[in-house]
Amino acid sequence: MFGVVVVGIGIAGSVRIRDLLNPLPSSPSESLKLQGFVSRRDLGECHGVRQISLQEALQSNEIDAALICTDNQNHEQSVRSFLEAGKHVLVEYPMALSEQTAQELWQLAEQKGKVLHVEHIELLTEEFKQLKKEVDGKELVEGVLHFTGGPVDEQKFGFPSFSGIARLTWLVDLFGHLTVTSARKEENEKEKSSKLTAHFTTAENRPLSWIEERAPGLKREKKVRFTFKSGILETLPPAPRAAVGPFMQDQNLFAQKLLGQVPKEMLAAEKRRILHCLDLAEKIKHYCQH
Ligand SMILES: NC(=O)C1=CN([C@@H]2O[C@H](COP(=O)(O)OP(=O)(O)OC[C@H]3O[C@@H](n4cnc5c(N)ncnc54)[C@H](OP(=O)(O)O)[C@@H]3O)[C@@H](O)[C@H]2O)C=CC1
Ligand SMILES: C=CC1=C(C)/C(=C/c2[nH]c(/C=C3N=C(/C=C4\NC(=O)C(C)=C4C=C)C(C)=C\3CCC(=O)O)c(CCC(=O)O)c2C)NC1=O
Repeated sequence: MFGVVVVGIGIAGSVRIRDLLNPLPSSPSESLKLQGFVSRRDLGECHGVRQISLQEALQSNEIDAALICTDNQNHEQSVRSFLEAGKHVLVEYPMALSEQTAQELWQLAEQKGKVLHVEHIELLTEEFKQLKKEVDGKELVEGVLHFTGGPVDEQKFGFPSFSGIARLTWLVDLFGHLTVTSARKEENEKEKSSKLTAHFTTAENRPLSWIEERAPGLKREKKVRFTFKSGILETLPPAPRAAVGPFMQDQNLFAQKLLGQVPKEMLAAEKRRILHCLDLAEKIKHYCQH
């Protein structure tokens, strides 16, 4: 059994508590035992689970792992504190707001001999699994991924190439190693709207673009237009309802890592992908600022 604590009770943190209280029978998650949660606010309890102080969470012998569900700006500090205290860590994406920090955190985890797992539920949805099947084996000519959504606070969630890392991760998982060729960000502070446009080339030198557009009232949505040698894909393929939600799938994967059931090669491939995406996010930010 691994005692766990949830840190940060927003949308993600609440879902984590719900899922930890309801593990699927005979799934790896059954080896996780929720011992409490930490919040910077005074919440008392949540779903019947008690709030504990950060100090107690770091020091308790009953807590083996922390699930960091705070705003992105806070990830580095929280991940560092729990690793230093000798706890395993699950952190919601993006793991950090710079590639350098991510490297340091991984080094720390290795030094401490602890699992550092980064949630990437965007790869676990039925929507993505169908898209991946559709793209598999096709030769790309050019492509665009266009995301829209409501405004996010950049102070708390970081530059849009980091808060939108899920879109980068889609492109990298579908098309492999990318190179940023240019990027720009348009912004209207008064209207709380922003639009990031980034251009890439694939290893085969094919052009790809990513647009991350946010404004009040914009629906959370992803649109694709991928041109392949064999034809054009203009809509996301229909996806069946998932039997198990993406956060629960991710929780099972974390538990499998704690149990030592995930092959080294898979861990190394994940780490390479995560660092490559953060490196791209950093380069995009640099292009936009210079
Ligand atoms: N929502 C989702 O579907 C997904 C989220 N993520 C990631 O999870 C992390 C958290 O995102 P999400 O939960 O959506 O963000 P929220 O804005 O809902 O919560 C972020 C943090 O803000 C604090 N907070 C929450 N509600 C309030 C409030 N009413 N007043 C003041 N503070 C509040 C909480 O910290 P505290 O309890 O310490 O006050 C919470 O951890 C991010 O890294 C995000 O990228 C990743 C995949 C999916
Ligand atoms: C309803 C309001 C709603 C909010 C405020 C919301 C926030 C939200 N959803 C996210 C991703 C995500 N959110 C979900 C799924 C959900 N997340 C949920 O809160 C719910 C109810 C689902 C439904 C199953 C998924 C699968 C991702 C991964 C990225 C993606 O595929 O879009 C993220 C991480 C950053 C990002 O990738 O943009 C945030 C902050 N999602 C929402 O749906």
